[in-house]
Amino acid sequence: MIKLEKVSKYFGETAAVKNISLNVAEKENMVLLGTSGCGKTTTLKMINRLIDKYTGEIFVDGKKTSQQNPEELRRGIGYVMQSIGLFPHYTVEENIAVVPKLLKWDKQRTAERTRELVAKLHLSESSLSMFPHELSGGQQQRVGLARALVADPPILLMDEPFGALDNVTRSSIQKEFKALEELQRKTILMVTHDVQEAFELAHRICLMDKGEIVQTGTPKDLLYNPVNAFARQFFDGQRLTLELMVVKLHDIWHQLKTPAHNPNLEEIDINTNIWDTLERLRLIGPQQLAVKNGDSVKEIDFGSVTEAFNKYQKP
Ligand SMILES: Nc1ncnc2c1ncn2[C@@H]1O[C@H](COP(=O)(O)OP(=O)(O)OP(=O)(O)O)[C@@H](O)[C@H]1O
Repeated sequence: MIKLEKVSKYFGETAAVKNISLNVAEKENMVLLGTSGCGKTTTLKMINRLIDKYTGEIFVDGKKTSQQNPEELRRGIGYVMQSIGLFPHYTVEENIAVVPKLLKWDKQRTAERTRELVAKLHLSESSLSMFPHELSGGQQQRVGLARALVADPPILLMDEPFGALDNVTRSSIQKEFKALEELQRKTILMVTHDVQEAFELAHRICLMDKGEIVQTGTPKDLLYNPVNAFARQFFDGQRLTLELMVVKLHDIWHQLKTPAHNPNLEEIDINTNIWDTLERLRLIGPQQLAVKNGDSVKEIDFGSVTEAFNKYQKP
């Protein structure tokens, strides 16, 4: 869906991006991750031609972007900016309606779509007549997302979309974002420097350093099969948390004991990661949960999951 072929971008003498090649598949959520100044934003902005004059070739949906009219190209690509970028003198409703206006939608169509998005993104209808400065950071972020989604573009580019938020708001918006059906059918390329956010949201991560791609792979690939010392050290500070996020119950199935089955237990999906499993077990107190693998059922509690995870890590 998005393809970069040997793309480089120089600002004067500074090489912002050096010879990168990348493929983002349809409906994939790829995260560009890396240290500050490694070229993530430049990469994103070259795709919708907010940055031009690079070498190499970029394709969107099989077509060279360099041969397309930038305005037309951007109609198919929603863009959520790093600093939210709402127009301060426009109301929320007017901010969301910017693209529909360009597309010459009639008032009713714009109003219906705006109301649909406001409901999906948990904004109140009363916020539509407010100005951005009257909203909290989290609400502004939702408006930014509504504005990018309004014309239902198949591609979404997001630059640090949750960057301005405190940890609690950030984590709840990330969860909502992941669950939003409308986003699951989009191809998303997202920039972040937050490792946990990347692991929470990405199908694949593209790790960058000094304008170059170091490694592209699933979160699990990057954690367990780093290609070099940079890739390994990048995750060192948060390794345990990240391992709890990428290892799932089905990975530790063989390490779990098999006690007798209690038919009244609540069930947990075998594809749940260890982090979420422990969180759920913590919330339900001393009770157990049932996990099914085909016809087999095992009962798990906090202790047995921790023990099985440790055995999986150090067989
Ligand atoms: N318009 C510009 N003019 C000159 N240099 C630029 C310009 N935009 C970016 N750069 C330089 O290109 C390099 C890559 O910048 P870029 O913003 O892409 O990095 P980034 O990984 O997104 O960083 P951050 O995480 O801090 O936002 C940096 O050295 C930056 O200083």
